[in-house]
Amino acid sequence: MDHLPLPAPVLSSPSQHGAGRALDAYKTALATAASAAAYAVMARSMARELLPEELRAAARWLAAAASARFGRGDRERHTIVIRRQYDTGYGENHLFEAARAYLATRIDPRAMRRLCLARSRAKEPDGCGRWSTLLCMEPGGSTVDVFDGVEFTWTSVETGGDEKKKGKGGGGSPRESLELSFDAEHTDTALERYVPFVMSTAEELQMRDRALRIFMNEGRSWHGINHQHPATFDTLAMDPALKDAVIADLDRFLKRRDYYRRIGKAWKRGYLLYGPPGTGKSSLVAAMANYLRFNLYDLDLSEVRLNSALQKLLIHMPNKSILVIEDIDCCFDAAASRKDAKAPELVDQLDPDYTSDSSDEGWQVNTQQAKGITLSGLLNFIDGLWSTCGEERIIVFTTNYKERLDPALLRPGRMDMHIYMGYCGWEAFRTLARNYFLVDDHELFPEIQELLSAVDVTPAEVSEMLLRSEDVDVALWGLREFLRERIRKTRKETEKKHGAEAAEEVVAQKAV
Ligand SMILES: Nc1ncnc2c1ncn2[C@@H]1O[C@H](COP(=O)(O)OP(=O)(O)OP(=O)(O)O)[C@@H](O)[C@H]1O
Repeated sequence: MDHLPLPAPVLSSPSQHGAGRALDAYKTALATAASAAAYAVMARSMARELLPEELRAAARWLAAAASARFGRGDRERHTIVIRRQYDTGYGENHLFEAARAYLATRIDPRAMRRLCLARSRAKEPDGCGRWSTLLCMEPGGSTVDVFDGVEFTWTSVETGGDEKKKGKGGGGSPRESLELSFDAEHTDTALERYVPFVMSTAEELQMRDRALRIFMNEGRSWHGINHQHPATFDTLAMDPALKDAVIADLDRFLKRRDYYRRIGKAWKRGYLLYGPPGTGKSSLVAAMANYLRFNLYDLDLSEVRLNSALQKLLIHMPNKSILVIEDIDCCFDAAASRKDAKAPELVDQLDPDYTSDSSDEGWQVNTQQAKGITLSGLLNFIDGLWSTCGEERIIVFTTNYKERLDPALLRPGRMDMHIYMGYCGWEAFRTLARNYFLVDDHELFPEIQELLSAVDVTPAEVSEMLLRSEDVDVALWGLREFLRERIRKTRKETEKKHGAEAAEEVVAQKAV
């Protein structure tokens, strides 16, 4: 250990004596301070080697707590403790998991020398489990989060724990908790705004990370499988303005919980997607599910025999989900013909409480006769009963023939947004070219743009042509030939049709 050299004794006058004494005292103090610093360095390195990490963590936590308590002058501090397990020791406290998930987004790994990586299994609303990895604070670690200008200090704490009792049912494991402390004057902000904010952020994170599932109806229950449809709004080829409008509509819907409550309407939104086959209606539904992180419930009405079964299926759909009924124009024709055949058996299984809505009489099939599934029954559930037992749900109907739909479905207020998925235009083609070849320009683009404006081809057809080769030149050349051929064919058919009409006209005139 180095010491400062001690001053050599000197002879001096009385006045010099005073100044000399002061100088001596200064040098002694300097030497003492230097020794103390050196001892501290030595003590720290000895502690690092001799003390177990747990003790050092506890010391760090005490230091953090002391600085939080005393470093703020006289301001009173309040603390909320969120234990990992309830006092009974049974069952996890979900608040702890939520707070930990939230803090994982707030921790700055560069600012913390020790962090721990935890793997947790979260149970999803549909009962499935999912593993996820989280960055967490070590016991003793602490971080500050600022919300609306107020500082909230989170500290990770571990107490108790007895090695001897571990694994013997004696509660030998240490107890983990998170402590949230703040100035007493901000207690209302903490309880009424900050804690709910933490919880809703954690819920959003869980929604974002969860594996999506698609459920199909079998009898009166839903059966789900993982939904890994790659369609997103980025990959979807459609008119850019319409795409932006759909995204904006979904965003607005998500933010409007309070608004829906205030106006007394159920928090749900209906979309009717219509257009020729292969224009991306199913892809849009998948993109919506991926965007919202909502599970899909694909309802096959031909599998549902009674309104009571439909009711049960709809009631068992959780919040934050999308109900899809494809080809809605065909559903009720099929149901009607099936009901006609099955009417005698069905009468015995009727739901005595169900009464159908007579307002949609013109279109609905004869429910008194068969009492199977009806459009009005479906709309009744969706608008009435279903709305009251859940929220934040999306309903999507798709059809290739909007003109065949019952007016009850098209009535204002029923489906909030009607979205036309049309033939492949220039902007939609550019999206596909970007998806498939990562190109924004090509020498064939001007010609393809011209050809696309002269013919109706679906995005599915264009996708199919682009998939044929991994070489962009070959694929675009093939698409150009395909479009030219389609134009030739269309012209021929038109000429043939005009020729036939002209011939009919000549025959008609002759007859006159
Ligand atoms: N607008 C689009 N954007 C991107 N890909 C599309 C689009 N439309 C169709 N496709 C491609 O064509 C395939 C079939 O499209 P999709 O099933 O979404 O069409 P659809 O309109 O739902 O057809 P249908 O009415 O027959 O159910 C998709 O898997 C996708 O590869």
